[in-house]
Amino acid sequence: MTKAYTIVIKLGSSSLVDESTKEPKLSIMTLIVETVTNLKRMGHKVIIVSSGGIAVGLDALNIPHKPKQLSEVQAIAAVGQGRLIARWNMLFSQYGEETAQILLTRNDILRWNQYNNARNTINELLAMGVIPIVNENDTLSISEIEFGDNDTLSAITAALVGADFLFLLTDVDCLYTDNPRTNPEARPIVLVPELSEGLPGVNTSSGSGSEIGTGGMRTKLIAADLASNAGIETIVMKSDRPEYVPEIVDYIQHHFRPPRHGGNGTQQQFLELQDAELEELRRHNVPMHTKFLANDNKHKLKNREFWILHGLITKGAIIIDENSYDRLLSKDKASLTPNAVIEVRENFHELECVDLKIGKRLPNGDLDISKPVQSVGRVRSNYTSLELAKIKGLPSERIHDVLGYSVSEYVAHRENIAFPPQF
Ligand SMILES: Nc1ncnc2c1ncn2[C@@H]1O[C@H](COP(=O)(O)OP(=O)(O)O)[C@@H](O)[C@H]1O
Ligand SMILES: N[C@@H](CCC(=O)OP(=O)(O)O)C(=O)O
Repeated sequence: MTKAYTIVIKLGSSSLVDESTKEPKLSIMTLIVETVTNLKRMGHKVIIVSSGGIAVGLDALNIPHKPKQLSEVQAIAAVGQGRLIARWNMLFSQYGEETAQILLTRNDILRWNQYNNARNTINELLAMGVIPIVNENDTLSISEIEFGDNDTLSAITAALVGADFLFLLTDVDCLYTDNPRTNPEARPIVLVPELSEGLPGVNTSSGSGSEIGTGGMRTKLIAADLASNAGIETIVMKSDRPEYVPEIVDYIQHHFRPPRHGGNGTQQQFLELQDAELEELRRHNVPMHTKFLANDNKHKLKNREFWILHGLITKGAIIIDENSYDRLLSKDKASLTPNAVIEVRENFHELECVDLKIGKRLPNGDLDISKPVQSVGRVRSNYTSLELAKIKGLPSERIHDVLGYSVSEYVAHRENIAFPPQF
C-alpha cells in the first residue's frame, strides 16, 4: 500500500527555460504536469516551487542577459511571472487541474501568525485539490527580505507545510564529488545520511551550471540541510524525467534501508556507502538521484524553532556565557535573563530576531575578546539593543531600576529561543 505523502517539487530556471534562447522547455513542463497529476491521483498532495520568472521575462522582453540593476530585474520578473504562471495554468488545465500562485518574501512570514497563515492557506488549497505554485516575489523583494534562491525557499515551504519529501529537480542527475560539467572524473554521491557532518571530498563551489540558475549545488545542500532539520527527506534528480519521482518515492517507501552505522562514517565508509547504494539502485531498477536522509524525530526541529532559525531575518547579536547557554539547553529549558548577557552587538528592535552567541566572561564582567565567539542559535529579544546594553549582566529585579520600566523579566522567553538540533 502506498501512503499519501505531501511532496514539494522544486524546478530550477534551467529546467523550464532554454539557457541561451530563453524559450520555454514545454516538453519538460508537460511531463511535470503529467507527473504531478498522476501523483495527485495516487492520493499524494503536491506543491510546486517554480523558478523561471526572470528567465521568462527576459524572453518576453527580448533582453539577452540578466541586467545588473535591481529595478530592471524586478520589472522583468513582473512580466515573466505572469507568463510563467499562465503557462503552468494552461498545461494543468488540459488535465482538469487548478493551480494557485503564491509569491513570498521573508517579510510575509515575519510574524508567527503570518507564518501560520501561509501554512493554513497552502493547506486549504491542497484540501481543495488545487496545486499551489510558489515562487519568490522577485518584483518586490530586496536583499534584506529575500530568500535569495528558490532551493532555500522550497525547503522553507516544505517545512512550513510539514512535507514528507522535497524533490529538487535540476539539470544534473545527482550530486557529484565535483561539478560533472567540468570534471569528468567526478563520482556520484547517491546517499547522504547526515549532511550536518559535512561532505568530505565533495566540491560544490563552482556555482550555477547556467547563466539563468542561482546558486548551483551549494544552495541545494543548504536546502537539504534545512529540510532534514525539519524531518523531510530531500532528493536531487534530473528534471527531464519527472516520471521518476513516483518511482523514487516507491523505492524509499518499500525497499530502501538506511545504513546501519549512524551518520556518514569515515570518508572511506562514506564512499563504500555510495557503491552499495548505487548497487541497490541498479538492483531495483531505480533512476539515479541523491537522497539526503531526514533527521529522526529526536533531532527534528519543531515548527516554531524552524521558523525562528530559518524563516526570520536576523539583526545584531547577543553574546552570553557558556554556563547560561548550558542552562538554556538543559532539560528544564530556562528562559534567557539579562544576567546571562555579556555583550550586545549592532542595533535591533524588540521582538526582532537576533543571533545568539557564546563567549568568555572576564572577572570584571566584560567579554574576553582574546577568546573566540561562536554562534549557537537565535532569539527574539523582548528588549531593544539599546535597552539590553543597559541591563546586561544584571539580575531581572534590577531592570525596572535601570530602565524605569520592565517589559519582561526575560530577555527572551523560552518560546522565542531556538537552537539547531544537538547531536
Ligand atoms: N558537486 C556538484 N555536483 C553536481 N552539480 C554541481 C556540483 N557543483 C556544481 N554543480 C552545478 O550545479 C548546477 C545545478 O545548479 P543550478 O544551475 O543552480 O540549477 P537550478 O537552476 O536547477 O537550480 C549543475 O548544472 C552543475 O553545473
Ligand atoms: N525567483 C527566481 C529564481 C531564483 C532561483 O533560485 O533560480 P534557480 O536556481 O533557477 O532555481 C525566478 O523566478 O526567476
